Amino acid sequence: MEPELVDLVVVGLGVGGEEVAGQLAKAGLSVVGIERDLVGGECPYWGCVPSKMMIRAANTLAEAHRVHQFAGSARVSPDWAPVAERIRAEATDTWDDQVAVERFVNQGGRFIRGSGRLDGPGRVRVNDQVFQARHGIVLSTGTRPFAPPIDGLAETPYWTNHQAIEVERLPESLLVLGGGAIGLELTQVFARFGVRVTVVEALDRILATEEPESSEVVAAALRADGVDINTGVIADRVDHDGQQFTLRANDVRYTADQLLVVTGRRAHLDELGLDTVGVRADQRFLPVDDRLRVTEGIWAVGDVTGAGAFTHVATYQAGIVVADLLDRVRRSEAGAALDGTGAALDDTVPRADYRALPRVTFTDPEVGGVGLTESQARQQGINVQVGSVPLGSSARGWIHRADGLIKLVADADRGVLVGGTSIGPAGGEVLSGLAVAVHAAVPLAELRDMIYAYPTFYRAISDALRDLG
Ligand SMILES: Cc1cc2nc3c(=O)[nH]c(=O)nc-3n(C[C@H](O)[C@H](O)[C@H](O)COP(=O)(O)OP(=O)(O)OC[C@H]3O[C@@H](n4cnc5c(N)ncnc54)[C@H](O)[C@@H]3O)c2cc1C
Ligand SMILES: NC(=O)c1ccc[n+]([C@@H]2O[C@H](COP(=O)([O-])OP(=O)(O)OC[C@H]3O[C@@H](n4cnc5c(N)ncnc54)[C@H](O)[C@@H]3O)[C@@H](O)[C@H]2O)c1
Repeated sequence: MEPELVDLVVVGLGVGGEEVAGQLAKAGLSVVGIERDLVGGECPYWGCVPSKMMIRAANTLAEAHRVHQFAGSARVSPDWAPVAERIRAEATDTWDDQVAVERFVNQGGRFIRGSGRLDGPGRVRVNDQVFQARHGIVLSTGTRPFAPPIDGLAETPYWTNHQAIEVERLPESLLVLGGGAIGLELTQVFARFGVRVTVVEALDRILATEEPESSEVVAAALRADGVDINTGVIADRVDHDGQQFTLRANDVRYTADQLLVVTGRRAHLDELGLDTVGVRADQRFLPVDDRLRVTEGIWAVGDVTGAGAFTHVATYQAGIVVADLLDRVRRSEAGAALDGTGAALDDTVPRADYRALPRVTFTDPEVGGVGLTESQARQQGINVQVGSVPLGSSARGWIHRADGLIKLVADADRGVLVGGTSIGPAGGEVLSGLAVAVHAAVPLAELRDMIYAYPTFYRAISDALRDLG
């Protein structure tokens, strides 16, 4: 079959792909966008948005329980029905992407439902069609949940994030395998709605990618919510007897009505036909350069690049790809000679820079992190200085009786922050100041000379700066 000539083909219309495809269609390119499931991807349907609606609901319950500490008494009767209903009505249209498809088509894009696959240089095959992309192909195929090879697990009806987000009736008890961001956010939600939750984590601490102090604060908060946290547990078998799950690790057994497996996610490169363009498919992620180029004529954005599985990484990368592709189109239209990669000609296009990558885990308290942790900085051979204060040492933290802390990681030789953590009721918002400081390499002397509003949570940063040493 003769391939149909178009300007651009985008495979996977999650957060990253939808942004690239929509922006470039709006700019006038002929863009084919291919999505096999729902346009918008994981974030709006089974990720960020519905999970944050669940968290918002769970946190109102927790706040109501705090009335006893400050303002008398309150009776709280949790009800999951409004949460499930809001997820259907406001977040996911009951997992229907018609609005998103129309948005893309109204931007000028051509939408195809199906699984896209590379079919040689510049070509993509989908269903029974083949497209030849004049300017490029963007792979934005995200990740899928990864289930560890534990005996028996695959034969059980365990949940991934999909079933956990779609749940209408909560189980009485829940085992959560994996103490990372997804596991911990959902653990707290379900615990606050009365589910007996047990977390089983293989490493010696939960939230292991963040500072050890973050793990401690979150573990204490979850225990206060009644969660049973077990770390350093290597599960060796899972069974389901039709009613209950049993997870075994050595001689210990954990049982619950439901099992949620949230042990990380994997890209699925083997399905993309990468061999037809000379790219290895047996890699964990698609390696890209700082303009998100995989190889000549192919770009990648989002989780599939392994640069950080966050929506803000996918949209940040999408912006660079859009700029790079538009630059390339302009040059080719102007007849400018491109070298093999186009690299020598495109100095105006921004380059991806993850030095100040922010992360927020939306537990209560929230855990914000930016840049390097203390141990990452030490591993890089930086002359590290650390400053740290509990949030309760600030007036606002004390007034709120808030758990949390500010931790700063500085490069003593350069006199700048290279990382920071802010944990507290608004830890993700307080993080913004630290993100600016790391991103712009604001000198420590400047940070010390600033005025910090009283009594804010973020004022604790000035105390942590005094603690640097
Ligand atoms: C429970 C949960 C909570 C999260 N919370 C947050 C949060 O609070 N903040 C945050 O920043 N991030 C959060 N994330 C992460 C965020 O959802 C991802 O980083 C983001 O969705 C990545 O976007 P993406 O476009 O790379 O991939 P995805 O959103 O995974 O989209 C990829 C799309 O490609 C499609 N696809 C795959 N292969 C093909 C193919 N061959 N052909 C056609 N289509 C294909 C898939 O169907 C999918 O729709 C959360 C994730 C989860 C699971
Ligand atoms: N607030 C946010 O921004 C947010 C929220 C949720 C998810 N996310 C993104 O989604 C990504 C995936 O989240 P995730 O929580 O699935 O992955 P993760 O990699 O963050 O955590 C997985 C956890 O499971 C543990 N684990 C792995 N195998 C295990 C086993 N056999 N037994 C017990 N524990 C095991 C790991 O040690 C790790 O602690 C995150 O990395 C994050 O980038 C972001």
